[in-house]
Amino acid sequence: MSAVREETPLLRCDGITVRFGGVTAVDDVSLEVRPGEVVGLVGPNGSGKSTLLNVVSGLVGAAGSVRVDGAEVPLSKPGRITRHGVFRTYQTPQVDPGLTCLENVMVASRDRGRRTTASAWLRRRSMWARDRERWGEGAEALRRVGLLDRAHQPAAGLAYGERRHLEIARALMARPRLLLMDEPAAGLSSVETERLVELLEQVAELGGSLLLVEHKIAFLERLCGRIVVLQTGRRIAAGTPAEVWSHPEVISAYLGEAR
Ligand SMILES: Nc1ncnc2c1ncn2[C@@H]1O[C@H](COP(=O)(O)OP(=O)(O)OP(=O)(O)O)[C@@H](O)[C@H]1O
Repeated sequence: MSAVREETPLLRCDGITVRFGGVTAVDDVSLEVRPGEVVGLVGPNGSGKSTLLNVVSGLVGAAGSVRVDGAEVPLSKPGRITRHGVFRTYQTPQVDPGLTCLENVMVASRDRGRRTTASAWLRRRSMWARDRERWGEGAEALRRVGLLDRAHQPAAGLAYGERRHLEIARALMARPRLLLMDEPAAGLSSVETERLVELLEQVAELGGSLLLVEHKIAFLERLCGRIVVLQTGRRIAAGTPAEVWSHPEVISAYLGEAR
């Protein structure tokens, strides 16, 4: 790999600004996530974290630019960034309660082959083999998150924490290069949070990068090599956990919140 390639961030946001009427939710924020990196995005309530994730995933329009591997991704195009292997989870786990756990995971299965009716007919044997392989991958993703024994049960029967784990199984199935997660540990018990840490470590070991919005600082410190801090839409600090927590503006932002 060349030196230039190593320096190209996987995700790069430059000068992102979002205004909702008179409120500047995100104010000229830049950040990057390098390949294999786990980055935390923190800040007091209303500091613009979710809005920034919404910009990256195309749900909210903004000024500025978003690039993946140096290529500009059009803003305000929901889902467009998934073509670059960037996936998103939400504060409330998004699973389809009417589908089984395995079906929920298979929704994320990407068949990268191009098909026409004629080519499908000619290649049907290899397609069946590929389909079997994909269902096997789905079962493996469920095994990783501890839900294999629930594979054929409707997701409606899962508890909140299990839905979060199912969502991660689906993300694993999509083989994300970068996973954007909005408060993944919110509402989880300490045991479920521990399981989540292990799962996200697996995502990172498989080569995936993570950008995590989270209020649980101990959770972030377990996973993140770097943390970016926002306050009232502005980026006020970035660095290792030790660097940001000793930063005067960060201390004052959090003390202000506690008062
Ligand atoms: N759709 C919207 N319309 C108007 N204002 C909005 C909208 N979405 C967010 N805001 C405002 O933008 C600011 C940033 O909100 P955002 O939800 O991004 O913050 P956050 O850091 O994710 O907060 P929290 O930690 O509480 O989830 C807040 O002042 C919020 O009220």
